[in-house]
Amino acid sequence: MTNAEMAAADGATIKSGAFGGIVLMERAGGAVADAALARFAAAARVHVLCGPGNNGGDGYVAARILAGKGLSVRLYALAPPKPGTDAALAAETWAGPVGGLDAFAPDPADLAIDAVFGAGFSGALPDPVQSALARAVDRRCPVLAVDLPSGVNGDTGQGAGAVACAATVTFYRRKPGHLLYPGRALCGETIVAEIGVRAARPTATFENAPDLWRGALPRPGADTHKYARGAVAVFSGPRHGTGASRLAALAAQRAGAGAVTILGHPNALDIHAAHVTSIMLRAWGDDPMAALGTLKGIGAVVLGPGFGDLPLARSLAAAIVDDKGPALVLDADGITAFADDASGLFDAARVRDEPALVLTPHAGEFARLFPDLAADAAAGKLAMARAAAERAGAVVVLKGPDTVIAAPDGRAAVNANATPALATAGSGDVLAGAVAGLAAQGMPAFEAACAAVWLHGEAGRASGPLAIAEDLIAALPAHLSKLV
Ligand SMILES: NC(=O)C1=CN([C@@H]2O[C@H](COP(=O)(O)OP(=O)(O)OC[C@H]3O[C@@H](n4cnc5c(N)ncnc54)[C@H](OP(=O)(O)O)[C@@H]3O)[C@@H](O)[C@H]2O)[C@@H](O)CC1
Ligand SMILES: Nc1ncnc2c1ncn2[C@@H]1O[C@H](COP(=O)(O)OP(=O)(O)O)[C@@H](O)[C@H]1O
Ligand SMILES: [K+]
Repeated sequence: MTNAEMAAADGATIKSGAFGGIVLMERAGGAVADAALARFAAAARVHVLCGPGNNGGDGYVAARILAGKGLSVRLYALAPPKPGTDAALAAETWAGPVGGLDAFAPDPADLAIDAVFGAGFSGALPDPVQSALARAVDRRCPVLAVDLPSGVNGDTGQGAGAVACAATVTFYRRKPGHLLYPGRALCGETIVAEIGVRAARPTATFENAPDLWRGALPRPGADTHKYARGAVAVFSGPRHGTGASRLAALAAQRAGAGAVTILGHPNALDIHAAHVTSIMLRAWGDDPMAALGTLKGIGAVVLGPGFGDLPLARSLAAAIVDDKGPALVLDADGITAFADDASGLFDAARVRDEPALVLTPHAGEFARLFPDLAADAAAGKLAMARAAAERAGAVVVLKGPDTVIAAPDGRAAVNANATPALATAGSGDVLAGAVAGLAAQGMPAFEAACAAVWLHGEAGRASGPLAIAEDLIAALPAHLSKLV
């Protein structure tokens, strides 16, 4: 849930009359105390750092509970809570002394509970907070964060001055900032505490996991045939640039597509012919688009991996994207081809009710296609991908260690299972092929993209830290077949 979605859920829960905000705060502080006792019961002292808002309120509650359990608790406040707030009520229940943050002097055997800022924080961490957190790091004192490490923005994961915590206790649902970097790396172990919040309405933000798309996975009927199981066309690069398209074609097959064809110049097909067996090859002469037209029942096309010829990529993509044609996965050179002007492509893509264009940029390609969105880095990766998807009428897969998949209707998922093993040449080509393989089998573009990104991540994990792109392809089916 984004901060706004969480605030709405919080407000709806309180408005429903089941219990007031102070009850939620008691439960939240209780969950923090539980986490501290479960993981740091042997701490010599517990230092609780409290901010002026509700995050601080949770800190006062946790401090009171931990002191009641016999721990040695000290509490420091950046500023007192505003009168009349739940946090002020919580602070009244803390009977011990309240020091300033400058009095915080941790030891390695202690625990620090960071309840300075949570969901309500924006901007730059005030100096006294930065220096207190830095002291915890310098003195090797583990930090348990309440909701978020202070300074991390819950919507973007950005957080200048925030420090790495041993663990973070958040409430009801994880926020994008727990999954997007650098926030993800700063949270440590993330514990989600159910505190009785009930969402009023469905939300549009997800962690990418099978629950989100499992129901849309292709399950071929007994009467299927190879074309009904999904036909994919992949445009090849030139003679000395065929590998990327071959990786995409193989990945499309391993994602279950029944018939995969590589389209290319005859020179390039000679090279492919020496490598592939069950993949079909179709030569283009002067007119690659006409060659595509001769293929039967194509459900998805991959254009861009290793393609090389930017003007040709541009004209092919423009010809493929229309009101009824196959899905198009546009990657690599296919994206770069539209760096100067993508408005015509986007206008054509937006005609479809269900998106049929999937863009799979890494950060550099994204900046070429959406320079204005990329320039506003403070908006964060989630907002950037959402805005791009809406503008393009396309599913946007903004790749990286925390890949975001966004649909034009506002849905967006943050992926969390990727490992650095995926940072290997050709890995993106495999992903593009897997998206096309699933889309050709009739999976809607957003679900197909989410599923492919997740399967790609699992394939990376299963293939170990030294995986190469070929290994990822081989590892795809095991994870897919477990889900269907
Ligand atoms: N949602 C839930 O279900 C539940 C939520 N709960 C808890 O509530 C937390 C959210 O509380 P919150 O909204 O009061 O925000 P919080 O993070 O305490 O910060 C706000 C304070 O910080 C200040 N401030 C902000 N930026 C600043 C800056 N740059 N520099 C300096 N000051 C700055 C800001 O000042 P202001 O902007 O108002 O002047 C205000 O005083 C959430 O993380 C969770 O822990 C649980 O109790 C129960 C269930
Ligand atoms: N550090 C990382 N951790 C996890 N996944 C990564 C990391 N770096 C890259 N990836 C993933 O690896 C793939 C690389 O794609 P791309 O940059 O297009 O590479 P290529 O063009 O060589 O195929 C993407 O799916 C991306 O999300
Ligand atoms: K915090």
